[in-house]
This record gives sequence, structure tokens and C-alpha cells, in this order.
Amino acid sequence: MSRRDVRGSATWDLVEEYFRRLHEPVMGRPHKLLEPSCSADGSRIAVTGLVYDELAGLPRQACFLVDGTDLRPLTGPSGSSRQPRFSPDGTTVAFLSDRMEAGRFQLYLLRTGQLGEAEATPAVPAGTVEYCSWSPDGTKVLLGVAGLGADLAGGQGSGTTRRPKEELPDWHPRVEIGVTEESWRSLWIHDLAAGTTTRLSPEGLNIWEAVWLGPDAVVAVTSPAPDEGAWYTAVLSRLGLDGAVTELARSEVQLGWPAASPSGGRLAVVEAVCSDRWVVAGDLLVSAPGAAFERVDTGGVDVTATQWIDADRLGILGIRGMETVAAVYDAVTGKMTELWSSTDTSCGTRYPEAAWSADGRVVLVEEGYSVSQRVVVLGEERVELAGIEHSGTEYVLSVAGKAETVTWSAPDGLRIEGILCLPAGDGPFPLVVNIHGGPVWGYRNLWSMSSPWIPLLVAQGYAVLNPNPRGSSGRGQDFARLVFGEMGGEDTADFTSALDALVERGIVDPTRVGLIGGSYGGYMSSWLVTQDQRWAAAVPVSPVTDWYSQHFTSNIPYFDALFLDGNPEVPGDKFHSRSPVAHASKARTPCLNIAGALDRCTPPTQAQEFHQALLEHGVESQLAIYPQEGHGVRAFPALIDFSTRVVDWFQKHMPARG
Ligand SMILES: CSCC[C@H](NC=O)C(=O)N[C@@H](CC(C)C)C(=O)N[C@@H](Cc1ccccc1)C(=O)O
Repeated sequence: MSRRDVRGSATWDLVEEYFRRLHEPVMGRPHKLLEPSCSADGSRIAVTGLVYDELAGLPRQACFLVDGTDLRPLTGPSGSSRQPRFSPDGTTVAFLSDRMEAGRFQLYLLRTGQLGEAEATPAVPAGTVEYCSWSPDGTKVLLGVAGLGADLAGGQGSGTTRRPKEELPDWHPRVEIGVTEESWRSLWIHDLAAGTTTRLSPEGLNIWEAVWLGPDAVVAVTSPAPDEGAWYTAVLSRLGLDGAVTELARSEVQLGWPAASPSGGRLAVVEAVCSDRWVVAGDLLVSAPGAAFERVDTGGVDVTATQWIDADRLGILGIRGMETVAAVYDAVTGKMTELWSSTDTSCGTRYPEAAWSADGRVVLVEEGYSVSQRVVVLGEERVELAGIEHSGTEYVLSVAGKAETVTWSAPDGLRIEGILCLPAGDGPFPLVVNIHGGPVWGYRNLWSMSSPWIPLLVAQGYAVLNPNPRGSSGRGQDFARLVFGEMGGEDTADFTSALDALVERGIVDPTRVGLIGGSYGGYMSSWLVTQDQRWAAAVPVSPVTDWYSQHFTSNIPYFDALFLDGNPEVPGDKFHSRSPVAHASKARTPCLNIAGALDRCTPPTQAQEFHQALLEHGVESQLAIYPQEGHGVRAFPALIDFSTRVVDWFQKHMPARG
């Protein structure tokens, strides 16, 4: 494949047809559901749905009411609307919408059971609302607001929130001046009776996330600076409606998902080793009224979401190895009762998420590699409600093969797990190892493994292994910590030993093994081809390939210094010794290097450096930089182009026969 423009090639047509067959049956209707929410009595459920009106750009978001097995639109087709939240008495739904100005979300209120337009609340000046929550008494709504120009996390696609367009001549430089007023995240309160929206958080305090702490205060994850790196040292703070700010807790690692009981008496927060903002899975800390936080024994579950059901019971979601678990923790008895666990299915986007009703039932959007999404209510009985099932999902199921959990031993004896997607028929198969980002994150059994090109590769005859190496979440904090200061160390062998194990079991053809991975997975794909010459082809996506230049060009320099446990100023430090570019002479694997031009997390120069280093050493390499993409490739038609190049690259260097 030496064409620069792959449009109209046989593979392009095949890939485009795949996406058309998947999405066309539900154009104008949701193809994916997220952010479930329910009224306190559990009688009403709402979700955010992702909707394509055409196969172009990113899907818009819209809110839907779950009506038995149907989804009824709550919001119209103008702009995007998301995060529907029921008021405590269930009469009103709050949601966020950018219908007035693209990319700038504001709070809207909709009376349930009443026809008519949602009511716009006063716009928050120079900001976009990222999340909202009702006060326990239903008189106010808390708004988390990002400045127009604030950085987005890697998992949000990186880049920044939408800046107002500046009228500048073409010759004008792109000017960076560090932190500005627009970089900050603040808290605002909408008072329903007064119809006002006023700022709560003081200047100089950046608020990453917040929820109500009784009717007169909020609890928030805060830092004194607004840059992405500042999140890693953020603390837990109480902000009174009277303006007082008090620190409640700090940690050597990261804190996330604060939750307070309705009166504010009890608090919960998750403490975890994290590599990404808003990607928090770890230990559960709970405090009783007037007492300090205590660590709860969750029975091996890394907690990813919490919600107080009442004054004493906390609903939790989390992961335990390959299992997704929903449970209730009783803070009085200290007892944990599991409601549901599954290895064949899971829920939530980055991590498991759910909503709880006051009687202790949990609402989640369940899905698995072989199970299309459906809203499920779990309590004493299991109730299945609306789902995403149509001829497009049936088509994917008909080509996607099957997914199964596999385990193997690393050279040091550590047991590693992964999810292996296998085509129909008998092996040995060509294998693509798909390495996740983070490094602290983990694969779960999800529809298409959350990447539409995975069933596409399986349909072409490739097995795809999705491994959770040391450093992944779901195996406790000690396991996550194994990658701390050790990126590109012992975790390297977790991938090569997978290869050995699958070849030995007769599943995989050792001459046709390849790599793909995004973000940290992009780093590891680039790194692995410098450490082992068995890889026949690799596709590093949004990678880090040179930790030194990454440190001085990325918007999360704190992350690499923390996770390498190093110092870029020290010659010979891990910033150098763990950088793929510094080992490019050892590589023989053809690499297709992919990046987004707007990526602030792993800037495209990272992919470019490795591409150039490989060429310098006579190794086949291509570089594709998508001008409108950030961290990852998400929008159509770039996604078709990317998937085409991926299929072609593997077909060329490790063809799937038959
Ligand atoms: C190695 S530099 C920074 C890597 C980053 N971790 C710390 O900031 C990272 O790997 N982030 C992942 C986190 C995710 C929860 C696994 C990330 O941002 N992934 C993005 C981007 C992406 C995905 C697939 C292909 C390319 C990029 C995502 O999952 O959307």
C-alpha cells in the first residue's frame, strides 16, 4: 500500500460498507446509550444517547426517557443535549445543552409530564457546563463549569473546550501564554426560585468535580491551578454556600468520585493510582458523621462509581479482574452485599457507571462483546428495558466472532488476563494485540470492545487480544502500582509472554502477530517493536515515543515525571532509556504511525519522531496525521480512513488467509 489517498480503494469500500451497515438502520435514533439516571422512586429512567443523522463528524447527544422497551426523546435535534438528571421529587429533569451555541453547554429544565420547550436558565458567562446535580432539597442545581479554552482530558479527546472564534489574519502566530482566565474550572449554583445562576467557587481554586454535601455545602476535588497536570495532586475540599473552603482529605495518589449522603452526614471518595483525569478505579474511603475517612473492604472490587442510596447505604459499581460488580455497602453494619456481577457483560464508558433508586435498585446500561446495549434494572429481580438492537447490531454480531477471557503467566510468574476476540473457524489465527491506554485502565467485556474496528479485524480473520498487563485496574492498588516508575519495564514481558502462551496453545500463528494501541498503548506498541523482533506489523496510535520531548510539549508533563519516576534533566534517565526513539535501531517491524494534529496530550510530533527514526534505520514506516483529530481518531470520515489503513497494514504485512 503506497497510496497516500486510500479513498475509493477496495478496503475503503469494505470499511465504509461495514460502518453503513452498522449505523444506517438507526440514523436519527440512538446507536449508543450512556449516563443512566433515575428518579428517586425508580419509576422513571433517562439516558443520554449518541445519535448520527448522517455518517459525518461526531454523533450528536440527545436525552431519552426509557418507556418500557422504548426510548422516547426528551430533547430535540438541535445541538447536543446530555446528562438528564431528575429532581429529588421527580417532577423536573435538568439537562445540559449547547443548542444556543455549539460547544457551549448550559443548564435547561424540563417539567416531566408537561408538553413544551425546556426552560433555559441564565447562561454561565464565558464557560461551558460539564456536569450538574440537584441539591438534596431540590431548590438548586450545582453546575461544574469549564472556561472556554480549558484543556480537555485525553479520554475526552484532548484539545480544549471550544474557544470563541478570534478574527485574526492568516499570518498571525498561534500564541501560547500559559494559564489564562479561560483555563479554570469553577462551580456555579442555579437557584430555581430566584431564577439566578451565581458563582460559588472562589478565584484561584480549580474545581475538577463536585457534588452536594447536604443542602448548604458541596464537596469537590480541587487544586490551586487549572492545568491538567494539577489534577494529579488535587485534594478533597468542602465549599460552604457561605463561601468557606475547608480541606477534607489529601492523598499520595489521586482522589475521585466524591459522594455525600442526602443530609451530608456521610461521605465517600475513591482513592486510586491514576494515569488519567476522570479515570479513577480504586479503594473506597467512607467517613461517618464527624469522623475521619476509613478504608472499606470491598472484597477485591476496585470502585469506579458510588451513590448514596440513603443516609447509611452506599451503592457501588466497580471491577474485580474481568468482572463488573454492583453492590451495596451498609455503613452501619460494614457489610457489602453484591447485587450483580458479570464477566460476559459490563456497563459504562470509561469505567462501570450506574444510577440508584432510593429502594436500592440499580439502573445500568448493560452490554457485552456479544450483547448489544440494553437498560437493565437490578434489584430483587432483573428487569430488561429498552435496548439498542437492530439489523446493524445483528450484522456486527454475525461477523464479530466471539470473545473469551484468557490468562497466562508472565516470566516472573504473575498471572495476566485479557479478552481474546476470535474469528469463526479453527486456528492458528493471525493475531493483533490491542494495547490499552492509561497505563492504569482495563479492558472489560463490552460491545465491539468499544472500538468498531475490532469486529472489523475479526471479520477479516484476525484474532484480537485485549490484554490487561500489570498496571491495569481491577486487580487492586498493588497491581496498578506495578507500572509506577516502571513503564516499559516488567510490563513489556506481559505482552511477549501472551504471544508465547497463545502460540503454544495452537491459537496463534507466530509468523503473523501484530500490535495496535492508543495513547499509552501507542507508546507500548512503539516500545515493543524495539524490544522484540517477532512483531510482523504495528500501528501505534497517538503514541509517546520520546519521553523527553513529550515532557516539554504535552499538556500533562506531570504524568510522565510521576509515572516514569524520573527527571528529564538527568542524562541517561528513564526519560531517555525508556523512549522508543532511542532504540529505533533495534526495530525491524513495519509501523503505521497515527496521530491527531490537535492532540495536546500526546502531540503529533511524537508519532513523527518515531516515523523518522524508523526510516533512518531502513525500517518501513508510514505517518498519518489527521488535521481535525485530537487524542485518537473519532469523527467520520477520518474513522473510515483510519480503519482502512489499519486493515491494509495488517493485510500487507501479516495477511489473514482464506
Ligand atoms: C502515555 S502519555 C499519556 C497517556 C494517557 N495517560 C495519561 O494521561 C493515556 O493513555 N490515556 C488514555 C486513557 C484511557 C482511559 C485508556 C486515553 O486517553 N485514551 C484515549 C485516546 C485513544 C484511544 C485509542 C486510540 C488512541 C487514543 C481514549 O481511550 O479515548
